[in-house]
Amino acid sequence: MPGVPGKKLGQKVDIDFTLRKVFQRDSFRPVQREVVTAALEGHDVFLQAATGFGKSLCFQLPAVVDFGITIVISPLLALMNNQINSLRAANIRVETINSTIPVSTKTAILNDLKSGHPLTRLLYVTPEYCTLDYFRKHLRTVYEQRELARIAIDEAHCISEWGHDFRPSFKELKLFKKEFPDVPMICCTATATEEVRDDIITTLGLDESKLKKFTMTTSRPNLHYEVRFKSDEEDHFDDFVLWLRTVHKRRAKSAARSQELSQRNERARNVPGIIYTWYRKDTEALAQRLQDNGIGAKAYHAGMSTEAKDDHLDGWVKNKEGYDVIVATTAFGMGIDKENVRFVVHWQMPKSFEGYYQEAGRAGRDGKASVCMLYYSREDRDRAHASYVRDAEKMQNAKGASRQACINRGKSLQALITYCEGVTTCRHRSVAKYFGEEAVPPCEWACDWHKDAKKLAKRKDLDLQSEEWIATQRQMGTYNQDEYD
Ligand SMILES: Nc1ncnc2c1ncn2[C@@H]1O[C@H](COP(=O)(O)OP(=O)(O)OP(=O)(O)O)[C@@H](O)[C@H]1O
Repeated sequence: MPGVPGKKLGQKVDIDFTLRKVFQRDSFRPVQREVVTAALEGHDVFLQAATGFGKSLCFQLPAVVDFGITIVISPLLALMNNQINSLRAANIRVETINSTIPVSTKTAILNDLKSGHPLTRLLYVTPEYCTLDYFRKHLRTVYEQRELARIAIDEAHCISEWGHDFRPSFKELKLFKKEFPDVPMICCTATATEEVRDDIITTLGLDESKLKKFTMTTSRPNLHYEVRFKSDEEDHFDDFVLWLRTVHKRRAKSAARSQELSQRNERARNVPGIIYTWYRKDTEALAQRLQDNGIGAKAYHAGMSTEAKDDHLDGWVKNKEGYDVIVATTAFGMGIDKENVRFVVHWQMPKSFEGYYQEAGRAGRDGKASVCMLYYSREDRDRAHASYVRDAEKMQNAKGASRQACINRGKSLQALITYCEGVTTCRHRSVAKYFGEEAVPPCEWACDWHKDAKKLAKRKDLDLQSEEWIATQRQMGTYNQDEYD
């Protein structure tokens, strides 16, 4: 009978040994062990956990200790490449087939796949590739040879039109349970509301009664959330530089701290961070302006040459002098796993609540205190809304799911506006509430509201343009409503 690799159930594998020896980690983070065990026992698994939780390990480790091959489906080459590089550094046999792979390499990988004893432990592919007839034929062969160990879906929220990053091709992944019903699946995401979770499970055809569901808090207590109010009439550059200089001084004041930083190849007077802007041109102008003010900053956007992008990314990852702050469009960050990012600043508000959570979540992956600062103005709010309306108009004739995805993006943007305008509750609580969590997450002065609620309300009154002023300017067409980059 075809099916999943024969051993597994009942066979003892030392996952702690593999964690230490292959993945070079001392211990599992809370719940990782349970997820890995459930996967190894052959269950379908749904894992929702905060950004930086370590979700990839939950399918990578089983892939290493188990027989057979794990197919990993990921939406972006950047995401795949980052995981592939770290797996290869750990001497794990991992491959990818995508548009950048030469035909000869592709053939070699496919030959290995159907060899009866594939050496490849994990194969990374896009959802689009999974739908190709010839790849499915290869998968059937692997399955019939009982070498198809499991299917892992990274960024599983892309399956749902209720999510913020819907990709129609992800819906096609329902083919796996239809064609290979006994091959276990593991789905991972950081951002799913209850609607999204249900939709993923139904679309993939997972059996709820047998599914092991791990829905962890989205809370990241080490992140300090803060909204700073601004208006078109005031340049917030000085506000940011003043903040950064204060952090530099604080770090430099303590000799012990300076020594600790230098041991980690960091410098007290520099703080690694990311600034997100809407426009490509702004990334370069802002990076230059920061440099002119003595702050090591580099731009990063999709229109730059590969050499410049590689140089800026490499310098930043290695904490090189002059490369402390990356000023980027949202294209930057997917798949980048730098542990010591001490701040993420949104120069303008992001496009969606989930986008904000994911981008802010690139800070503090080492668990240390980090700042997530969002500059919000009502003019930007109107621009973001106008951009959404333009998109919605384009989608008017689109089919069901894509249209629904667009409507949901509008809701998500509205939720983010409410978050930014909100001055009466904890930011961590607002984030948790958005993702449908009932428990109140911990926040020990890790948000602007907890730090000083009165001051926050006052800043809002002082620094935001009034709705009356905004309405008048909008009618007069005073401020432009450019598109996003
Ligand atoms: N048990 C562990 N001990 C120490 N570090 C770990 C452990 N598990 C994972 N990590 C590290 O945590 C970091 C984040 O892991 P990973 O990229 O899988 O996060 P994620 O949950 O997918 O987050 P995101 O949704 O933001 O992409 C990586 O550097 C990974 O090596």
